[in-house]
Amino acid sequence: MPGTPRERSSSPLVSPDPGPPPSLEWARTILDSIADGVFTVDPNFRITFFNKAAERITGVPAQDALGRPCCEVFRANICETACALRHTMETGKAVVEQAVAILNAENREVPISISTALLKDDAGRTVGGVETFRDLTDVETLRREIHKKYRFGDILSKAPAMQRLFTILPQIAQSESTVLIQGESGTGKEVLARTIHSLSRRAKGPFVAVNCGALPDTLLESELFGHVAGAFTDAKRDRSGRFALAEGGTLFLDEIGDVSAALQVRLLRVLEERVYEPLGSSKSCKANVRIIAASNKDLEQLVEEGLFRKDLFYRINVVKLWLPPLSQRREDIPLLVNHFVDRFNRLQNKKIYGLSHEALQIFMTHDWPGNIRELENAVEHAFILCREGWIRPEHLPEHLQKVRAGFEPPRGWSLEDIEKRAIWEALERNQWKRMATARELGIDKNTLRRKILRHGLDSLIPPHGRKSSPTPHSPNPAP
Ligand SMILES: Nc1ncnc2c1ncn2[C@@H]1O[C@H](COP(=O)(O)OP(=O)(O)OP(=O)(O)O)[C@@H](O)[C@H]1O
Repeated sequence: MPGTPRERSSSPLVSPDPGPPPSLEWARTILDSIADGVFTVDPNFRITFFNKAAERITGVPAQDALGRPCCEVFRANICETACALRHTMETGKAVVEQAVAILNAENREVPISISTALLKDDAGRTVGGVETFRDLTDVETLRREIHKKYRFGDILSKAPAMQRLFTILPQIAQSESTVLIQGESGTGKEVLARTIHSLSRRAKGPFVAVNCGALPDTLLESELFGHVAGAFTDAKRDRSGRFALAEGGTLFLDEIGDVSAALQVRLLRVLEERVYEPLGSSKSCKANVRIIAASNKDLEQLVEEGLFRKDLFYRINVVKLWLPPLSQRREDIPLLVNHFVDRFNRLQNKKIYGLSHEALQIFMTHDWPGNIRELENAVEHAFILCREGWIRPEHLPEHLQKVRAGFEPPRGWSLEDIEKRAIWEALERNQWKRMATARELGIDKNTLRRKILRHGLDSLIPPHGRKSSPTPHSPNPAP
């Protein structure tokens, strides 16, 4: 209970003289002392107040900002199309911590997070709006630093298996050894091959890729080794093959498991003797190329089944690298999504913020049989349907929208994992209100509290409601 003025004045912490009642000047001093930018607008969006932090973040002095339309001062990516203050003034709904970018006085882009509210007079009439904004430059710089740690050339990953790969890649690249990359389709075998080439002593030479699975045998042979005029009916003139085009560089033989038995013999000879003959020619050509082969099939298995030559397998299996499927490195999903969102924003001159909470949940749940290529395509698809703001489930390809219908725990999840996931989802649905969540789950509040602690979900409680809640990609990273 607040004390009477007399009682209060006896406290050593409170001035005996409470002074004049709070005035506009007080409010101004308080607002100028905080680190977040604050400004207010009248109903015509003209700035009526601009605190010191707003001056610092925008680089615009208050005297220049006052009286001007806020869009002129901030030049944010959302000003024209999705003004948050306009949304608040029209709907009465506050916007909380929305990430946007503004241009400061030096025309440099500054990432900020904004929150808005209505301003009303004593009679309850709307007289304008207030926006607070936080400079995210340091947060962004940090985010980039972290990203750098998780990037190797064009390969992004924070998965431990990939991080280990990053540490040995420079040595592998520097050696001249033949490399075999195994991994499901779309896991990044070609990106990895390109990265090895760009780190190698052959980096200035060409990188030539051939998809051995895409061509019939005879065509592939001529594609690889070239031909001389008259070698076959359509061979009107001499034509160089990919081995010749890759001279001094790297030849990437994708889907090598699909090569016919006859061609396997020819490849073995090039690998052993470093010479080959173009089709129809008896003249040998030297092959100064480094071979990187890749396969989404298990070559060892093919050898066992007699479908792939053992001697060729040993020739190409000097250094074997394996790329795990995306379903085994789910921690990479948000990283890859951000990467592709940034890329498509740049390419298409858009300002999509990223995946909404619900869309990210779908991404974290889906099994991604097409791996990173499928994920990239899903983001590209969303860019067609999403004009601005956040990518929502309805912007995703149809097969992903169905993921929403029900959560199927990935293989290998324990009952504990599933319970953690179920509790987290219920908390999300109920905006982290424990009473409502406990009711939905049919358990009492104390049981819920204990389970939250046991599963470590307390560390995910968002500071200001559900908006900023981090999404655990799986309550327990997928085994
Ligand atoms: N770790 C990664 N970081 C960023 N982008 C990646 C990564 N891995 C793959 N990609 C992207 O995913 C797409 C597919 O990669 P890539 O073609 O290298 O896969 P692949 O395993 O060679 O596929 P396939 O077996 O079907 O030939 C490419 O656009 C590539 O840029």
